[in-house]
Amino acid sequence: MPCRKFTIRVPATSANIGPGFDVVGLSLSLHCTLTVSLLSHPSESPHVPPSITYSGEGADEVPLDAYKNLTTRVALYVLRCNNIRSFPSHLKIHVDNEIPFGRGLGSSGAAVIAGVLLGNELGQLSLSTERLLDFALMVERHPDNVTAALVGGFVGSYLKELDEEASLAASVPLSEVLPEYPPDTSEEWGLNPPIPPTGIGHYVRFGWSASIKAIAIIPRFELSTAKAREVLPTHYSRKDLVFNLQRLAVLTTALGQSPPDPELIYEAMKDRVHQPYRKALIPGLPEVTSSITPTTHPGLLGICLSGAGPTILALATSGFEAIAEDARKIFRKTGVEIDWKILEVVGGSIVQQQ
Ligand SMILES: Nc1ncnc2c1ncn2[C@@H]1O[C@H](COP(=O)(O)OP(=O)(O)OP(=O)(O)O)[C@@H](O)[C@H]1O
Ligand SMILES: N[C@@H](CCO)C(=O)O
Repeated sequence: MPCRKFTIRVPATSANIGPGFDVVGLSLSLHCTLTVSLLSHPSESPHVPPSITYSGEGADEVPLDAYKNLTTRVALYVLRCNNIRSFPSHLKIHVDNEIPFGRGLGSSGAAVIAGVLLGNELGQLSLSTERLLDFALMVERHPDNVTAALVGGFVGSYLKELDEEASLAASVPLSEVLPEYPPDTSEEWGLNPPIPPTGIGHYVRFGWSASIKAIAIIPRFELSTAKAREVLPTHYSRKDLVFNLQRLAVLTTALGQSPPDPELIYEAMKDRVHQPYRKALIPGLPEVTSSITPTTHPGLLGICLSGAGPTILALATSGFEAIAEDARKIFRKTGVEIDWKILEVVGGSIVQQQ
């Protein structure tokens, strides 16, 4: 049977990099890869619902029902916003995922970007990068992970101030963007999904020194982003905001310089907006970030919480194993076991026809 086949490959991301809370993201060399096939079939044949298979990280917990799975729900949202009411018949998707769930490595951002790209391909919509980002931002409301996952590299982004009508459209509850669809997939659902306003997210890619690698120190427990955001205050002192702004301004250029300056970067990766509040959820966090320094560990540039945690991200040019193994010892004292990986900064998402 003739068949259209394509793959979608989306990288992991680390958000914040210390002071850039909800602002900066870095794409890393772990991927979520979708292999999609669409069998041709006679138009009069009955609708065959999508089938999903899954391997790798999260395989034992991810829903395989296309109306419950985050990636396919996002794809359906994109399709429905473009007047395509349901998945095509005879759709098969295999997901192979290297990005651990709920660890601060952007698994949900990658799943959302994969969904947006899947919807774009299935509907042959040819959406621009900016429009793809609009759809992603209707689901994941902070731009750091999704922007870096889509465009790749070390990226800074902001959400545009929208006019009143567009702000309302962009702030509809997630339950309306990704409603729980009825199990009967043949049904024509009445409600139209909220269409994203145009130009919600804007970004710029910073330089990145090729000598810098990222060590992901990954505790063996999950922490949902939602839970790690609940502990954050709604107001900050001017002192703490200025502390972060000063460091972020320096960091975005310092990580692109060759050779990178450890003294400058170590201080520039400190944060007072999210990490201090998250330490109660991540035993060992303050000890790891304060006792592993460029003086104690030559090659280290800086160390921070990756995204909402619990992963710790160390940026370094050498001495990777000593950094990771010493972090392991500190975590072990708190009863937490870790795994670690040396990751490269990679390009963004790729869709390839086969
Ligand atoms: N490949 C995937 N397919 C379907 N759902 C996924 C996939 N990856 C992640 N998810 C969903 O996203 C949840 C994790 O999202 P969460 O935002 O809590 O953490 P994270 O994205 O890994 O971390 P962070 O946002 O801090 O980088 C998972 O529990 C799962 O429900
Ligand atoms: N900026 C986000 C990243 C997690 O997705 C946070 O720290 O909550």
